[in-house]
Amino acid sequence: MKSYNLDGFRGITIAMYSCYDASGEIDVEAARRLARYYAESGVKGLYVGGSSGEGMLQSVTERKRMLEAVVGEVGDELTIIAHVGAPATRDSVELAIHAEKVGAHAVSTVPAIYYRLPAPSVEAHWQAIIDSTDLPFIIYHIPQTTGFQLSVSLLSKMAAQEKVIGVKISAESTFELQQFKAAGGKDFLVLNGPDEQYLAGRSIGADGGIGGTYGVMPELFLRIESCFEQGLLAEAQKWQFIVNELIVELLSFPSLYGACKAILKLRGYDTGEPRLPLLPVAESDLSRIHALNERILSLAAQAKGAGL
Ligand SMILES: CC(=O)N[C@H](C=O)[C@@H](O)[C@H](O)[C@H](O)CO
Ligand SMILES: CC(=O)C(=O)O
Repeated sequence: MKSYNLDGFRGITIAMYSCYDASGEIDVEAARRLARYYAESGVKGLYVGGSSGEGMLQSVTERKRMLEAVVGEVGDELTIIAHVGAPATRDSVELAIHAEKVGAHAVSTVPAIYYRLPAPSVEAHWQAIIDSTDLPFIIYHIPQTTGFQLSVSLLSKMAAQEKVIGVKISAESTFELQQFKAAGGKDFLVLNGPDEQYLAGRSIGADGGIGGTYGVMPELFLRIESCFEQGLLAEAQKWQFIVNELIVELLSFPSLYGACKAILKLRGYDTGEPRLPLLPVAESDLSRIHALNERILSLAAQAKGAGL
């Protein structure tokens, strides 16, 4: 039984994008404005510095600045999860200690990356981070980018610790998600990664999700979640299918985050371009972004009208 209150981690958590100014530096004001926009959308929380947040492309100092901006703006209203994953355990520990100091509600991390590491290395990496703070810890399982296959036995070992409250699963197997839930037990959170499968994940045991496309269409994911909660499965499926058409379109641009950032810019939230090697939207694609944004806005109004 975990002693932490887990309610703030259930439901919809946006994997937040990073905010840069015109010269590519962290833009604190833009980060605050974006966090405020999300707080007003009705979601539960923000995941800062993860894949969508480009944490891996930033220095430790920049990551701290981004987190401070978000916690400073909405830390009293939303659950803030700081992603502290880095190739070097030392950097992750430094980021975790900082996250606790500034008031984040949890830390989360991928396995150590770059080297192909055996499970004992990953375990030692995670343990050092867990031991460095009193914050709850959420494992980030994303084997398609890290190359690390988290076994049920390591997951069970980690989940037995009081501070390890959950796992975010970006692997596409919903069977694996169910197995992790079974291994972690009732009080262990399993958070859906693939946005295209939010409803499938929830149906097979996920407690909520953290997603990289929620940030351009939180209303649509809130609608799926609320239909699911009410047992309106056909309606939930209808919205998941709508969302999936939008995701296919978002993924047709040179980078997902470039497309999301271009959409937010049209809404008055200029978060700059993604950092290289992530590509921005090309000038010639801007009309397609414009049309996609209009489509999302009209669906979001519909979803809201139907009651989030
Ligand atoms: C592989 C990856 O980055 N997955 C993200 C997080 O789990 C998702 O949120 C995707 O960005 C999203 O499902 C679009 O494919
Ligand atoms: C999707 C997610 O959790 C991330 O972008 O880190």
